Amino acid sequence: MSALLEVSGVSVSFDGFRAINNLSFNIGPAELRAVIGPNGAGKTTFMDIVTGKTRPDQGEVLWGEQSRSLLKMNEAQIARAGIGRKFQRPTVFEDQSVADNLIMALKANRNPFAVLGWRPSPVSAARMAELAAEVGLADHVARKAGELSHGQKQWLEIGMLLASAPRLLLVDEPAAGMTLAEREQTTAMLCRLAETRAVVVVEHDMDFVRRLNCKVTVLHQGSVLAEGSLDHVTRNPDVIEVYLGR
Ligand SMILES: Nc1ncnc2c1ncn2[C@@H]1O[C@H](COP(=O)(O)OP(=O)(O)OP(=O)(O)O)[C@@H](O)[C@H]1O
Repeated sequence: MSALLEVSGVSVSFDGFRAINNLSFNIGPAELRAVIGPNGAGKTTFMDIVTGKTRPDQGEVLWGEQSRSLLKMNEAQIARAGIGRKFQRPTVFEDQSVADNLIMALKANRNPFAVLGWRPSPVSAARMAELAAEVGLADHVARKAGELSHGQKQWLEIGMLLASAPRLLLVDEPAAGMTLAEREQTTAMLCRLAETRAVVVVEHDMDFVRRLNCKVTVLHQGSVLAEGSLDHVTRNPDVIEVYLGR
């Protein structure tokens, strides 16, 4: 299986401090991957590099079948190339309905400049309903986003990201602030989404990571410390020392 995303030999320093240090790893085209590691390990910086927010000093980040360099693209081009990022805090339009939030995302995806005067077509209404169903909000499309629970807002934002049909979704700490039931639904959703696209989840909650039941990459000091199943990495003495045993 060839990689969808290939990070090789990437380093980045901030004021002389190496936040990412010769980082290399690959993500497959339909893969669920959890990225864990102690505070300051470089997880956010890794996502910043992949999405074009931070430029590395060294290394290469290659994307897709044609191995295009993401380092030659800006943030908007990377998003259009198929990389979506879900930040920790949900950013939905609280005064708008779930349906309108999703429709806005579909509209923005079509043409970022055509925001005004756009009317949903039957096709986009059907697509909106599909997106709502995909993220478990089929019964909530008429509700204002501001009335949703924290977990439902997170799902709505995932639905909005799906509007642009990303091939890779980067998801930052989805479990934070969710109820147990919401976490369980989120795990199921992420597993389902990863059947047809790559999903990378940065998460501290080990119970959540266990439920994802996927390959885990442990970062430490900007490099891969261990990789494999959760059982494999949690038995690794280095991982125990720097992350689990504290
Ligand atoms: N813009 C910046 N300027 C200076 N230092 C930075 C900058 N961004 C990140 N760092 C430093 O780089 C290191 C890696 O940070 P990063 O946020 O990527 O870690 P993280 O694994 O996401 O941590 P956390 O789990 O706490 O979110 C940290 O020591 C951080 O202080």
